Amino acid sequence: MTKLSVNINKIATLRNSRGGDVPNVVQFAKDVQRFGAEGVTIHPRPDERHIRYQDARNLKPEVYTEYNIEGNPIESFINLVLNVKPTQVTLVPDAVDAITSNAGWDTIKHKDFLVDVIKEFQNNNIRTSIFVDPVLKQIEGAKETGTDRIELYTEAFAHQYSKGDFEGIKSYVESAELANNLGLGINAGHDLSLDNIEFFNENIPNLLEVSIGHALVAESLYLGVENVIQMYLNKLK
Ligand SMILES: CC(=O)[C@@H](O)[C@H](O)COP(=O)(O)O
Ligand SMILES: NCC(=O)COP(=O)(O)O
Repeated sequence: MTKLSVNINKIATLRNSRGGDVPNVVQFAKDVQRFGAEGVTIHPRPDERHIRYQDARNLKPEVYTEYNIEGNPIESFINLVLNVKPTQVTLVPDAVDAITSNAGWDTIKHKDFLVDVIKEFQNNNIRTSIFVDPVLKQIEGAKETGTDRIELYTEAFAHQYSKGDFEGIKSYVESAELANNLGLGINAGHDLSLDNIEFFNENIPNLLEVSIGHALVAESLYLGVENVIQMYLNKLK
């Protein structure tokens, strides 16, 4: 079964819109785990516009499932992750001014940098994953970095699927098959939703984990958080 990690960035966005502490992100993380989520994901950005570095520290004692911290490995992020020691760090090459993540790593161009930073996390017993587009040479490059896993960047799939084009899955299937052959674990995320998750999960061999935030929170407005988490878990069986 593929694990569901709930990305709680959007809860912090809502909190920050008013200042104060409503909704409380730690309480939300506790609740999603109680409702069945198998992991909690956060993606602190350098401007701390949603999840703050202090949230990452506050969450540590309360996340008893998989704790996944995503972000661009700038110095402050590396120090934060080494200090918090989550289960997994997912490295994402996002620009400071990007509204959201919008590209995977060029694993060939940034190989030396990735090798060094991945080694440092692994030496501290933190599993590593790197965000990649479904491009075979980037998957081969990912293997060369020494990472434990890749996270397939699923925006393109989700966009095509929403238009009724199911062919968009092809590059993901080929990338997953290659990753499996190379011994890389496979995660996936970005714009996954109740609409597309079952199709994606059924088609990707050995999909270990998905991290979902934006759609899950939006769906929860209508259907309720506990119900939505159960609906995802059913589709990920
Ligand atoms: C890495 C990734 O796929 C992103 O979806 C990210 O984790 C979400 O970040 P934002 O909440 O800032 O859009
Ligand atoms: N790694 C992807 C993630 O954590 C959530 O992405 P999204 O569901 O908010 O698009």
